[in-house]
Amino acid sequence: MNFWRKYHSDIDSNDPRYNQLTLIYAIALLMVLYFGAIGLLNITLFDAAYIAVYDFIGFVIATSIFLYVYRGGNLAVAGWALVLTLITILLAFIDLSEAENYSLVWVTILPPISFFLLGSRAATILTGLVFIYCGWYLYQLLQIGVPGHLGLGALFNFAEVGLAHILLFRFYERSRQRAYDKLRKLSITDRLTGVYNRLHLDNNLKQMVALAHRTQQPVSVLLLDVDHFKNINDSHGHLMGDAVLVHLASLLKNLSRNTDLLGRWGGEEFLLLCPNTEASAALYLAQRIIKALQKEHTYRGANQQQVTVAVTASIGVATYHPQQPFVVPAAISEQAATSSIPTDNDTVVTPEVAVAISEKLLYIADKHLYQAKEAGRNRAIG
Ligand SMILES: Nc1nc2c(ncn2[C@@H]2O[C@H](COP(=O)(O)OP(=O)(O)OP(=O)(O)O)[C@@H](O)[C@H]2O)c(=O)[nH]1
Repeated sequence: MNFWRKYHSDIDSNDPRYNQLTLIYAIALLMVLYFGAIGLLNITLFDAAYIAVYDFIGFVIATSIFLYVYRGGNLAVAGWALVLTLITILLAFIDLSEAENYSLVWVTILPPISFFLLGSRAATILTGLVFIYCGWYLYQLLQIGVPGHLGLGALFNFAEVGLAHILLFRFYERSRQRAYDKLRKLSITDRLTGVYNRLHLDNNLKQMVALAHRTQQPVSVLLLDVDHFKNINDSHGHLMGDAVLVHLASLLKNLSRNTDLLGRWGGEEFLLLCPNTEASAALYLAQRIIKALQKEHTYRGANQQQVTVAVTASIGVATYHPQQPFVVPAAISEQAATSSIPTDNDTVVTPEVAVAISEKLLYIADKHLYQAKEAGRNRAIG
């Protein structure tokens, strides 16, 4: 594992926060080195201890931000701390130099950093305020006679460059965010039914298990498989089969809670993840689904023909309760004696244990589903 992300193992390179994390580290590290070096020079070579005090403050703040992020701190908090520190330093620098040598141009580095770390809205407001302040500052200098050959034209140029920067970076950030949202939605959605896909369910089940462990609440999974789906396809065509799956997805969505996570697990299989749900409640939900499905429904197949079909399904249910030892029942596992998951009373569950518990939950649900099929289908077993 990359040492930068030791305490941020949930952020992989596909996550937009990955680049934010890298930028925070880079800027904080640059600031640490810059203030450290300049501070030392100010004390030793330039005999300017009073300026070194500012360097020391900058050094301490940058080091704190660096360590805060390194120890797994909240990225949004670190981003704000970094941008506000930068603004303070830039304004102090401009003020100390009285905008000589075009030091004002340094504020143009703010938009790219702010938009990237704080998002479009906050960055627009914050950088807008800074640019307005700098414009006003420049105007004040013009009133008293400006050093460094700045004229009224410079004020206009500065205002225009500032506005262009804000608008361009806002446009860039918003289109980047929209493209990311669209791609992410596509990558976690099942195209036919519009519910989540297997990848998303897989990732979320692990997180749900870890959360269940922390909050000491049970988590249940329902694995549903349409009965004799092949017959529906064969008798009424593939399009009708698709329509059945779409209807089933919306029925499951309506019957489940907002906090449950529904997805398509495979061809005619759906998985429902139910946090904070006891085994008895999960089985009750499964039975409600079976009952709701038994009602006949009219589907539209090839050539727009309408056919009324009664679809049934079988459901396997499994529950993980953090306060109880998690053992696969002997009836469904030949390795039952070795399949107890070592979870102690600690409220933190390691990623490896979360994966093991998730796999075992799915294994049990799958076995229960198999038993429901064997017992004649159209039923739930938990
Ligand atoms: N229409 C349609 N059919 C699909 C889709 N994905 C998988 N299938 C079909 O689902 C059928 C699954 O058949 P089986 O695995 O034999 O299961 P079954 O007929 O439901 O029988 P049991 O599960 O034992 O009750 C296959 O015919 C697949 O072609 C899909 O997206 N759309």
